Amino acid sequence: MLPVLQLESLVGGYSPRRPVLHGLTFNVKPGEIVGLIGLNGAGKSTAIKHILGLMAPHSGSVRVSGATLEEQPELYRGSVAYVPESPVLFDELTVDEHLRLTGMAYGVEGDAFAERRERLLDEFHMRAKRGAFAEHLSKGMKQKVMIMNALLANPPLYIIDEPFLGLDPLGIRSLLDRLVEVKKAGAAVLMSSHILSTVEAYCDRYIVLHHGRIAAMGALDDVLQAADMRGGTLDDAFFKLVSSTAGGGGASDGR
Ligand SMILES: Nc1ncnc2c1ncn2[C@@H]1O[C@H](COP(=O)(O)OP(=O)(O)OP(=O)(O)O)[C@@H](O)[C@H]1O
Repeated sequence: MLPVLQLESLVGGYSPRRPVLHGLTFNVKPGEIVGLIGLNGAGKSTAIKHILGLMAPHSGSVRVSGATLEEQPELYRGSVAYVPESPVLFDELTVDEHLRLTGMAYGVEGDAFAERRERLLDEFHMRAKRGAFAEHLSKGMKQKVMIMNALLANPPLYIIDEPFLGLDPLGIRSLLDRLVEVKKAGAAVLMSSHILSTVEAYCDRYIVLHHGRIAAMGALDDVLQAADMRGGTLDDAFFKLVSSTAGGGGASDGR
C-alpha cells in the first residue's frame, strides 16, 4: 500500500548553515499510527513543520498522498489535518463556528457535516459549549476544539503534536478511541508525544528521533534491537537509545 506520508532524506531547519534535521527517511501508511518520540529539542516539531509545508526542505523531500507541496498544493493541504501542541483558535468565533469553518475548508457539508459535528460534540462533552467563544473556553476545551476540527475534516493523514497536554482523562480516552477508529478506516496518523506508555499502547510503529537523526525505527522489537535489548518496554529502549551514543543514540538515517 502506498504511504500517505513519505519523507526522503529530508535535511531541514531554521538556517541552511545549521540544519536541525539530518536526512530523515520514513513513511506512514494508511491504517497505521506511528509514534514520533524524542527528547526536548530532538527535532520533532521541526519535522512536523516541514511536513505541514511551513518550512521548506534544504534538501530531500516530503510527499503527502504521493505529491510534494509544490507539485500539488491543494491535494497536499487537503490531505492533512494538524493538531498542534498549543491550540490556535479565533477568539471571537464560537465552537460551532470553528467546526463550520473547518467543514468549509475541507469540503464537508450538508448531512455529513451535521452528523460529524453532533457526534463530536457528544464524544468530547462539548455540547454545552457549542455557542461559547473560543476565548471563553478552558485550555483543555480549546485543545478539544482543535481535535474536533481535525476529526471533522476526516483527512487521509493526521499530524498530532503532543495531543494529551491539558486534556482531562475523558478527553484523552475519546481522542484515543477515535484515533483507533480512523486508523481502522484507513487513515494514517503521525503522533508525537512524551507519554511513552500511551505511545507504546496505541502506535503500530515508532520513530526515535535523537539530535535530528533517526536512532531507531519500527515495531517495539526493532526499537529494542536497536537499543541492544532482548526485552523491555518502549520506555526502557528509548532511555537506552538517547542516553548512550554507543547504543545508537546518534545513529544514521533509518528506513
Ligand atoms: N524558531 C526556531 N528558530 C531557531 N531554532 C529553533 C527554532 N525552533 C526550534 N529550534 C531548534 O531546533 C531544534 C529542534 O527543536 P524542536 O522544536 O524541533 O524540538 P522538539 O523535538 O519538538 O522538542 P520538544 O519536545 O521540546 O517540543 C532545537 O535545537 C531548537 O533549539
